[in-house]
Amino acid sequence: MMDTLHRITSDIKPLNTKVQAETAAYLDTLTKPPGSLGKLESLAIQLAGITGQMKPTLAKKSVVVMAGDHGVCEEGISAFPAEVTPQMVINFLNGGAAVNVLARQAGADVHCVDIGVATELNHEKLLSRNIGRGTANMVKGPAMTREEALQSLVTGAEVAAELVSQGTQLFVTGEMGIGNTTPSAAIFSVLSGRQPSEVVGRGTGVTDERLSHKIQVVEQAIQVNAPQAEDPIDVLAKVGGYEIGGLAGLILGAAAHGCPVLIDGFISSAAALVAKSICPEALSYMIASHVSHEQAHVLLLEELGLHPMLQMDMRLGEGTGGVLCLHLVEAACRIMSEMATFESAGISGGAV
Ligand SMILES: O=C(O)c1ccc[n+]([C@@H]2O[C@H](COP(=O)([O-])O)[C@@H](O)[C@H]2O)c1
Ligand SMILES: Cc1cc2nc[nH]c2cc1C
Repeated sequence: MMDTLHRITSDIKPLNTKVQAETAAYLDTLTKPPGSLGKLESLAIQLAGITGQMKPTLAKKSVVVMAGDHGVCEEGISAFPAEVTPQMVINFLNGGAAVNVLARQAGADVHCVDIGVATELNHEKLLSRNIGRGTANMVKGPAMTREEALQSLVTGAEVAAELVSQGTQLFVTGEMGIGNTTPSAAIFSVLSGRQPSEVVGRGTGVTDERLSHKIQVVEQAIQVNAPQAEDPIDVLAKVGGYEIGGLAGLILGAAAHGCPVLIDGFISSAAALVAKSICPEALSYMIASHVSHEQAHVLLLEELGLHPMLQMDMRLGEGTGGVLCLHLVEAACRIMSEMATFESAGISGGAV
């Protein structure tokens, strides 16, 4: 399993700096003051570096919603019961969730993966890749075995490869898992050295009282398991979750295939931090979409060194913030392929 992961990460190449430089120069020939399209310009340059094309099209976009359950829900750390995870999976498959609506609007496909849901689910559209029926309660011991954590990473990368073989050119990370802001905070705490009290937030909307309890749960999980910060797979296994590993693997797999990945909210960003810790080069393929309302998401993006495009006070997950940013990715591509140059439009260039 470790060999498979090494094979995936060894396929992640640095971005094409030659095409990036050509793109930056071309952007300055377009009919606008240099740099005036701000983050759309840096996005166009990043997309060029990733795809090796100055004018990529990125027509086929896939949102991958990884679903998993969490044993730590026994501790009362969410505002919702764990049964909502499988119920929402059915909702995704029937096209009724927020991410389905936003994906239809943006022309993206939604793929839902059961990577660790506690109940057995059968649906023709479900990608059934279940590794375990929910994680173990991390305050009592490791959430997953090291083998399961590795399996979640490899499974995510395999899903990316499958979708690339079906034509996907751009990925959006999405997840569903009642309780998953707790392991996400634990991962962030261990990998950044920040205190649990700084990185735990309200998730689906816990009360003040439950928030203090949630902080204690994260402290306890870290104390009981002693995850090793320099070993991201150990951290993922001990205080993570199946869908978080699946998303980290999806990100690595996308990068290995030269595809950009839009990172959604807090949980997706915790997965991105795991991916970056396993392979720092993977970061070049990540695009931060929005900063979610989850209190510590700002800090997590800072830790990643990513700058989000939107601040919409959203805290839903599912990939919703990432999907909204597909419109901006499309905008950056169209700027490159459709704008007139100073020369073609006969406009005087250069500052006076
Ligand atoms: O994306 C985010 O930033 C985000 C912030 C808070 C909650 N969520 C979603 O809500 C669920 C986790 O919240 P909780 O309170 O059960 O840990 C999970 O299904 C996530 O998709 C997502
Ligand atoms: C209804 C509901 C939908 C969600 N989607 C992602 N997380 C969620 C949590 C809940 C509770």
